[in-house]
Amino acid sequence: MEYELAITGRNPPAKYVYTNSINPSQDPSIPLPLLEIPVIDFAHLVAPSELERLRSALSSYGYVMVTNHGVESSLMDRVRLVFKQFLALPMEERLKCQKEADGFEGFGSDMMVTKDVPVVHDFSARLRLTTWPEDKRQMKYWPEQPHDFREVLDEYSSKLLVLHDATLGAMARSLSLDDDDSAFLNAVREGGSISARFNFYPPCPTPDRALGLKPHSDGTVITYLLQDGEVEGLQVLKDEQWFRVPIVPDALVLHVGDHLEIMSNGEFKSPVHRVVLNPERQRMSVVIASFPEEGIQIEPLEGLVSGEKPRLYRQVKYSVVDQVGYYWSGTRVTDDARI
Ligand SMILES: O=C(O)CCC(=O)C(=O)O
Ligand SMILES: [Fe+2]
Repeated sequence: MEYELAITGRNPPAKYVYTNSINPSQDPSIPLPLLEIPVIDFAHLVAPSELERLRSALSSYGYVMVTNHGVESSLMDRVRLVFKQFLALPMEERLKCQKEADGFEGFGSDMMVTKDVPVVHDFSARLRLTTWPEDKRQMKYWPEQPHDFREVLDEYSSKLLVLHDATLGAMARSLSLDDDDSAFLNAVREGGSISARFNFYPPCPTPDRALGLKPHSDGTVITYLLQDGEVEGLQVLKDEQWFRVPIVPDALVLHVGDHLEIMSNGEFKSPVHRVVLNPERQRMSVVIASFPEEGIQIEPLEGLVSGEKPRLYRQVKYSVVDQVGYYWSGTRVTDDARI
């Protein structure tokens, strides 16, 4: 695969290269500021004050660091380890999980949908796997090596499923949705799915001319990010300025997805973020994200629309292919849906 060339320290091929520096207004010798990211203690989310902190963070920025989330740090380490071991396998072993050109699952670069528009590609590769519901798993893409990969992912994703449902409940409570904790859950649960994205970013000798992931918001409901324990790279846009997201090894970064922004009638914001590359070191991250059912209509929950809070978004049909299109063209479903 092409990105493997980069591991040898070569410059990325032309299709990955931005002609302008990715930070034109920024002196590259001055590092970007570190983000002060609100920390939410999940064990205390029953307390009204912690719920209010959650609501306030998601309304202003759309992301929080979650601690006490119920996933042991040893399991998080094992998730990072099995992916590192997978990446270190001989190419022919990794190719067994290779994504088909027009498919979504498996290992490789993302599917391309806007063939006519010249776009710069992301200098990264991903292993995408649907983890829930179990009958949607496509086991042929699940690595058989390392031998415990499947077991570790299964364990991690079931823990995240519990956290996901609890988070949607807490989010509904934080908006006083008529004391109905399951309002968000009911809107997406049936037919919805959860998938894992194992992201790999090679080192890049010209980090001001290539990106691991271009600026985007997530076309998800909720995204949980397990970051690399050592190498930074994630940045978020806040008040039109890029900030570095700090590494907190045992915490998970939670992002509001575009569909949750729509369902919350804009109460929660889906943040724009990107991944920059490191000149010497490779980086990885593991994302667990939830998605609505293909074809369902997403719209603001009734309980969040009122005389004082008019409806901000029209109904939009969820489609994976549309989401990929938004990503490549640098647009967002939230902009399309805005009234
Ligand atoms: O690698 C990261 O830290 C972020 C990954 C990300 O934004 C994504 O997978 O959508
Ligand atoms: Fe993302």
